Amino acid sequence: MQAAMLTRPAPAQAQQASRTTTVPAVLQSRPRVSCQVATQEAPSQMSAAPKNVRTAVMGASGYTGEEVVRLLSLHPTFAVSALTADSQAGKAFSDIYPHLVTATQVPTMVKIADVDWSEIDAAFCCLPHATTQEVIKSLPQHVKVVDLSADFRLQNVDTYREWYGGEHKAPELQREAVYGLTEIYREEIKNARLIANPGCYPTSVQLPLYPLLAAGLIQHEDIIVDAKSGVSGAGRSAKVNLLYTEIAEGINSYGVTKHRHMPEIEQGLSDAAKTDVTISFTPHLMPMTRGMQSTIYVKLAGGATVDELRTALKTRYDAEPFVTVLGEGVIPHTRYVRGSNHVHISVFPDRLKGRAIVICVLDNLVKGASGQAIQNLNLISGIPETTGLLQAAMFP
Ligand SMILES: NC(=O)C1=CN([C@@H]2O[C@H](COP(=O)(O)OP(=O)(O)OC[C@H]3O[C@@H](n4cnc5c(N)ncnc54)[C@H](OP(=O)(O)O)[C@@H]3O)[C@@H](O)[C@H]2O)C=CC1
Ligand SMILES: CC(=O)N[C@@H](CCC(=O)OP(=O)(O)O)C(=O)O
Repeated sequence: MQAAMLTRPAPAQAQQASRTTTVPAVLQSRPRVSCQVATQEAPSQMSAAPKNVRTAVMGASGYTGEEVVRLLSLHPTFAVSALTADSQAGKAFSDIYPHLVTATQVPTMVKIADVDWSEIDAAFCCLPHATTQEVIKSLPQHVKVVDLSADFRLQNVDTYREWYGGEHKAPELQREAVYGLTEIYREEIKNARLIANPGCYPTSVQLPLYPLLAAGLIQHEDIIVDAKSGVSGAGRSAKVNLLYTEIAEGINSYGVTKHRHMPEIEQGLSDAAKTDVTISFTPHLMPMTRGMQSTIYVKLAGGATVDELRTALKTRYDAEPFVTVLGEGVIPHTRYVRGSNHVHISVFPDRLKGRAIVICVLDNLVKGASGQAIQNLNLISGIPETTGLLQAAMFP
């Protein structure tokens, strides 16, 4: 594996010009050629500084892997040092993702077994569900891991068996893993070695509901989630139901009453409410490439008003760079967060007395997957959480 680009010291002049910060935590345990990290505020100087956290992207030929590589092309600290693929191993990354042909420093995709892990500090694991347990178990301890699959998200092994249809193959790692919903579990994430990055639907439901349940402003019963996803949520592999002819000009629900994101969402909401929460959740496949909307119907608790819900969310997320609570009457739209790590939330009074409608939109590939994964690795690494992620949505 080619790692020379990562360990190459920055030209002396550039090192001098770069503003430096403390060494990221992920680097502290290992010897490094350079100890300087450029700050985000100095992009022109930054480009000459070394990217000195060496990352591997496992499953780089898939959509979330691609999105990690795309976002890291603007990241001042994280270098792409290894890319893995399965059926596409041996190919150049730009052969399958020509829009990233300018990312000239990324290595050729190899099989996971061919990665030299002594040259890697951190890994993004963008593999299908149920394939990551043994892979992550086999990695050396010094490698920090953000797993984008669902393999480590459920804390209870019985719940995992029930929803994913098999015994967990690394229960000790399941106990160690920290759930990576950054805005909610930030303190735990900071010290984690293994992050279970949340699912896209669970992110879009938990971010708006967690603070409301924790504050007792909504009832923990009768929560109904009507969720919609772009087709990239299903990954890049060829499937008949994902053909243009099957997707365009129509929508369909799927996983009705049995989608595997239900237990993940309920786990988080139960943590917020400090009691068991059960939801009704129906996802839909939409004829769009990216984007996700969850429209959530809730009952107000203890005489709370819709204005109080909005104020509570605004207060909770006021200092959060990636979560924006919109003003009264403002309708969120997936196109206003497209390609970005931003989440928009809005709260409306329902016509039915005592109820509210909460709408949350995000990009399933960014805050719903790869963006949040980078946000989490930023945190673990002790660099600003927003590093490499501040780009606005792509519009129109
Ligand atoms: N798409 C989304 O919006 C979201 C996805 N996720 C999760 O992220 C993970 C990746 O999703 P996504 O990128 O969409 O999936 P894709 O199907 O697009 O990509 C899967 C990747 O895994 C590789 N792969 C498949 N099987 C194996 C195997 N047995 N061993 C090693 N590598 C393998 C593929 O390689 P190759 O192509 O070479 O065969 C490909 O690189 C999944 O767990 C998914 O649930 C999470 C949140 C949102
Ligand atoms: C449109 C579509 O098929 N979406 C996927 C969810 C996205 C995903 O990959 O699941 P995780 O978030 O759990 O990783 C699904 O419903 O299974």
